[in-house]
Amino acid sequence: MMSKIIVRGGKKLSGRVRIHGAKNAVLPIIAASILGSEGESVIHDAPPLDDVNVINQVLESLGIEVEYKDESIRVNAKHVRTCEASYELVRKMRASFLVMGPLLTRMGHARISLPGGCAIGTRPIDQHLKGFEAMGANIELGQGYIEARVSGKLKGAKIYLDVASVGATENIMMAATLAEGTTLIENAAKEPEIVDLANYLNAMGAKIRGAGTGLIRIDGVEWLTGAVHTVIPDRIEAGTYMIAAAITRSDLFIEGAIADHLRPVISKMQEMGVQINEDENGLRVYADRPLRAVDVKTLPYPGFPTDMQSQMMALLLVAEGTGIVTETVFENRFMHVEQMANMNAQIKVDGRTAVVSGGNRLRGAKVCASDLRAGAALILAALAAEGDTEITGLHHIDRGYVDITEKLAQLGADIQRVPLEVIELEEEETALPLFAVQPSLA
Ligand SMILES: CC(=O)N[C@H]1[C@@H](OP(=O)(O)OP(=O)(O)OC[C@H]2O[C@@H](n3ccc(=O)[nH]c3=O)[C@H](O)[C@@H]2O)O[C@H](CO)[C@@H](O)[C@@H]1O
Ligand SMILES: C=C(OP(=O)(O)O)C(=O)O
Repeated sequence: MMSKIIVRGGKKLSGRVRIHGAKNAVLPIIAASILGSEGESVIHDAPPLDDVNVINQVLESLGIEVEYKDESIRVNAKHVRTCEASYELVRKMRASFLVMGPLLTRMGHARISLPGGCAIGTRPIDQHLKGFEAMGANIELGQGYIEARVSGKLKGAKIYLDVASVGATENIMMAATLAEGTTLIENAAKEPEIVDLANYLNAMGAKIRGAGTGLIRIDGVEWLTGAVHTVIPDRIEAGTYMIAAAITRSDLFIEGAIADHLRPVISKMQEMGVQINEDENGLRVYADRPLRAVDVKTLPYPGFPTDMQSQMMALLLVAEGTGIVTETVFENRFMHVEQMANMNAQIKVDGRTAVVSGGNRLRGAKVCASDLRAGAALILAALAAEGDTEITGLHHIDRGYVDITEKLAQLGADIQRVPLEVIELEEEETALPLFAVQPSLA
């Protein structure tokens, strides 16, 4: 049912919040489970999110058995019935494209709907395709689908990525596991989710070294089997709750957060005056003094994550002074700015840079989430605002946050989720762009 979140700002939070498994790790891991032609995979700590349901449906549409219960997914990929992922499913989530590498290398063929761009940018897939081609695949484009074929096996190759793309690194790494010979990925992305995927693939029998560095080496093997794996905690969910603590001047324990995955977020928040204690079970985050503005530039890992940019901007709104936020990863990831302005925020955007003036009293307003992290940032701003904020566009937030309303309410926030009224339903339908605007290759 379509609904909205209502937040009455100004409440202090306290207590512990449990961080779920990482969305951006579990999605490629589920795609990789296609590679297990013998035995079953069991993937633990799979967060109950809309995106996880979508990728599970993609696997089921390929004829693979998937059972999802109590945050564990059991996959039996012995039989693959078809190598085609439909527009209906890929349209719902770009990450569905990650099934291309596994299908191509195991079955020699994959036909996947072109993933569109989305609100945050055009998001081409040229680097994925460049990798498959270098391994000997023939790629054809037609009727909104990308079809890749190889006669015999893929061949190991040296692939230099023009941009350190997370998705391209994952897709190529998966394809290379069953290729003949050795693949080297140069300028590979180094995100923790890539290391998690490599650990799972190695547990399946793959031979991958160097994941987490800019040079990944994959020695192809004959076949892979299912494996048991536990997904890493979600560093972006953790970072979002860290900001919830700071923005409300509260004291929270973020259970399960891995400090090493959050270095840039921890450093920037400390620079602002937020206190952070590292513990082996998580992070204690508290803010007991005025916060200072800082400048933030998003970069591939280990730089500051683009997926935390909008939440950090929310925090800058309550700091003293002016902070400059530069978004270098996606070309259009400032959609939250206009919505924040409705809440009395002062932000000026010029291209990839936003100048954020802190110290203005935030006021509750009706706002709409344009994408996942924009939605999270609006909830955070609402926690610190005077009066009521109503947030719509919740399907974006549901892609990536498990029970965010319940978790925040349990920490003491005045927040609830209620059904949309008829008139609001009509407004929501004509509001902001949803997804899959323009398919693009380059
Ligand atoms: C499911 C998942 O894990 N999503 C994450 C993943 O997305 P995703 O894997 O899509 O992001 P990429 O790292 O591929 O994209 C980074 C940049 O590279 C560009 N690019 C990418 C591929 C390509 O073939 N050509 C190209 O030019 C993109 O347009 C973008 O500007 O990493 C992003 C960057 O950390 C995160 O924001 C997303 O949350
Ligand atoms: C942009 C994100 O996800 P996706 O790549 O799935 O759109 C995100 O997790 O913030």
